Amino acid sequence: MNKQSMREIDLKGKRVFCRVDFNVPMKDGNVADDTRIRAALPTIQHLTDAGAKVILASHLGRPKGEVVEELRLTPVAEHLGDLLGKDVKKVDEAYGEKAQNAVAELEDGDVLVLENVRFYPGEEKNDPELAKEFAALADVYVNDAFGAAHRAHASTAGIAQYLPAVSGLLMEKELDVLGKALSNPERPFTAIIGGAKVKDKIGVIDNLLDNVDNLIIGGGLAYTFLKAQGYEVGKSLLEEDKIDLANQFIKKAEDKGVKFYMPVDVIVADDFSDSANTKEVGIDSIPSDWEALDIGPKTRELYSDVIKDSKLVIWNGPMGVFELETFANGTKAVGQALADAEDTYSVIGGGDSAAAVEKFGLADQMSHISTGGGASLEFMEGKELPGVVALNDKE
Ligand SMILES: Nc1ncnc2c1ncn2[C@@H]1O[C@H](COP(=O)(O)OP(=O)(O)OP(=O)(O)O)[C@@H](O)[C@H]1O
Ligand SMILES: O=C(O)[C@H](O)COP(=O)(O)O
Repeated sequence: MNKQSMREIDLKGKRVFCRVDFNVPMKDGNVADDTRIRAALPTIQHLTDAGAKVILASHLGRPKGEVVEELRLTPVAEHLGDLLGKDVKKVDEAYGEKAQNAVAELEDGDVLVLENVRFYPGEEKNDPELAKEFAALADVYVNDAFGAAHRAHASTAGIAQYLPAVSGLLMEKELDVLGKALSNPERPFTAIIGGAKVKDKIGVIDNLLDNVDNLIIGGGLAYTFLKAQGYEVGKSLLEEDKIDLANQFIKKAEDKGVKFYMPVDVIVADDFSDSANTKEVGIDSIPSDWEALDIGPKTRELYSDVIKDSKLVIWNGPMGVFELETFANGTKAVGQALADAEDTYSVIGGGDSAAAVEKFGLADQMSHISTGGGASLEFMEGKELPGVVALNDKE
């Protein structure tokens, strides 16, 4: 990476404003999934070991510039304290006098969590005044919030103008893994794209077709591709206005010599529910009043074989409606194939696919699970991430 890392600078006694992505699922006022918090621990530990005064900033949810009591970072700070095994301080502001005082009380190696930065309207507007206020708390800016790096906000980008700005360890690792995958992939390189909508994945599919050897399509978006190939898809998810585009992608794959895999059989249901009547059918036999909610057994086998023979696999988006047990088998099979493939480096592109491997107990067996949903998608689309662009270049 051509950006300066926090490993390259002296941190002893420095006040470090470290942007993390602690936007974690909450339930009944507690942290429901702490994956993102645990992913930031190496950075926090490195900072405390180096004798920095650690000031952590994050957003939680989308409070839209207002204080929302349920979105305070207090429970997150408590949870972090448990994980670190040390006292973590929390202040109910993210800048101004209260925050200044809390920072002034920090000893070297102490950790302070600021309030949710999205309680302030200036955050999402990338207001320079707010960015200056954040910067006034610290000597150094570390961005470790890969998950929010696609946002040009005051705490992810603006602040970098006013302080020496370097990347955190998680940010570095994410960029390194995803960057290597896209620029210098081990081959055969396979991308698996699923999820609900073609429109959300256009940029990713387009960019990946320039790089991969195999492209596997699953999930709700598969039916627009199948329709483009002349199949009737019944009541399955279909984006009529993307049928031409789907055909263009299939053509691009042909031109580039990329093997393009679509489902050969599917699980259809007469209702979008776990108790629906279901059938396994070939893709030429989808009944007109049923919808396909998962890939079928032959497709599971086909996709698993492609995975087994790949050296690198990037996976974004589930193969079916994995939240419902009845339609989880396709997603489970892909996860299991990745877990079983010993010589395959598996990169899970955040969001729902990360939630799925976690749910199926396969997370430990993946090579890298990105903490970024939207951020990893934008990265895979080949877009520049504002939170990365803002950091100081390597000298
Ligand atoms: N055949 C299908 N019909 C309808 N919905 C589907 C189908 N297959 C998958 N889905 C749904 O797609 C949703 C996930 O797709 P979405 O595009 O929102 O996110 P994603 O692809 O996981 O992206 P990210 O990983 O970046 O969050 C899941 O909720 C899943 O139930
Ligand atoms: O959960 C995420 O993808 C990041 O934390 C960014 O959150 P946002 O989509 O609300 O900006």
